[in-house]
Amino acid sequence: MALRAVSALTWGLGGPGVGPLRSGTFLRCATQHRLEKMPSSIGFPEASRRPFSSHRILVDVDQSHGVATMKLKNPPVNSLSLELLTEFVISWEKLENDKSCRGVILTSNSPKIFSAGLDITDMYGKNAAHYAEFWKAVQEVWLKLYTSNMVVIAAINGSSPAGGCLMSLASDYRIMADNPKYTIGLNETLLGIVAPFWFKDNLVNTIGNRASEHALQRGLLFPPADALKIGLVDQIVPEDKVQSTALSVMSEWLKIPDHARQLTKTMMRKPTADRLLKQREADIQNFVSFISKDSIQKSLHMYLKFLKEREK
Ligand SMILES: CCCC/C=C\CC(=O)SCCNC(=O)CCNC(=O)[C@H](O)C(C)(C)COP(=O)(O)OP(=O)(O)OC[C@H]1O[C@@H](n2cnc3c(N)ncnc32)[C@H](O)[C@@H]1OP(=O)(O)O
Repeated sequence: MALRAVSALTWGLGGPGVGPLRSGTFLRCATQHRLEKMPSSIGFPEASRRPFSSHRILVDVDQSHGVATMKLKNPPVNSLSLELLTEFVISWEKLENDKSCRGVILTSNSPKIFSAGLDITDMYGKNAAHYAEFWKAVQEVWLKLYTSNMVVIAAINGSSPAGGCLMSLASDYRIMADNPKYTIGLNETLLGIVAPFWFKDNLVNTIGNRASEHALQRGLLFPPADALKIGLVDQIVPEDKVQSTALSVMSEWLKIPDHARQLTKTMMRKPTADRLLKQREADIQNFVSFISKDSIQKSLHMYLKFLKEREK
């Protein structure tokens, strides 16, 4: 059944086309300055930069404005591999621990692909222990992003299917490059797999129940203009304006007193995050048993083959 559902005809891909919210909020925000002026380009003045990087995550921190830019760098397509996810969590915790950092712009080092989603090779042909470790890392990244006290803005500078879309959804605001070759969406069903309940919850919270029902069942990947129409992204801008727009949007968000914004974010998001936290282990076991099924492994094998053989 699953295998039939994933014929090359149905794939229809476009081209490249936490923990709980941090405590101590009041103490911190009371002394925090407001951001009045942001640099207009992504290049921060040398003196205020404090970059740190790992193999797959590049982080540039503009200390004077309290804003970090985190770039995913996992060529060729920025797939979310176990290594990338692990490095992401380490970098994220560094930023969370940096009291001066109030906002993060999440983007890609690659010009055409924000992220190709979860690395399919981490879900194919491995053992149960690997699948469990991988899924725990996926959960962790989502929890960190979704419940962060920092303002998180996704600067989506390329295609963003499945797991890539999820990272964007977990952000507070999404800006996408207005290039019709790029698409964004939760296309899991096209691979013969099913987005878990917390992907669904995050989508429903963003675009509503009916639009989610439609998008999820059909595995729709939306070009930027359509994504904007349904509220999957908040803004579309010319490709060369994505970073500068992210910085100016960030400056607006950082004008809001942190404690008020953070408590509001908690009020809006905690029930959704708690739903996963309460059944985290069961969700891992569910993933492991689902992904280990022969029929699902065959679907993923065919999808990888399709990706390799499709005409570009
Ligand atoms: C219960 C389970 C729940 C799971 C929840 C989430 C699931 C996911 O996130 S699954 C991942 C879904 N992702 C996709 O469907 C995207 C697939 N990729 C693409 O559509 C295109 O690659 C993309 C538009 C991103 C880029 O296109 P191109 O620039 O034309 O690159 P190529 O297609 O030639 O790809 C280059 C190379 O990368 C391999 N690839 C692509 N995506 C992935 C991936 N997600 N994981 C692993 N590998 C991937 C692709 O096969 C090519 O490999 P080679 O042919 O060996 O070079």
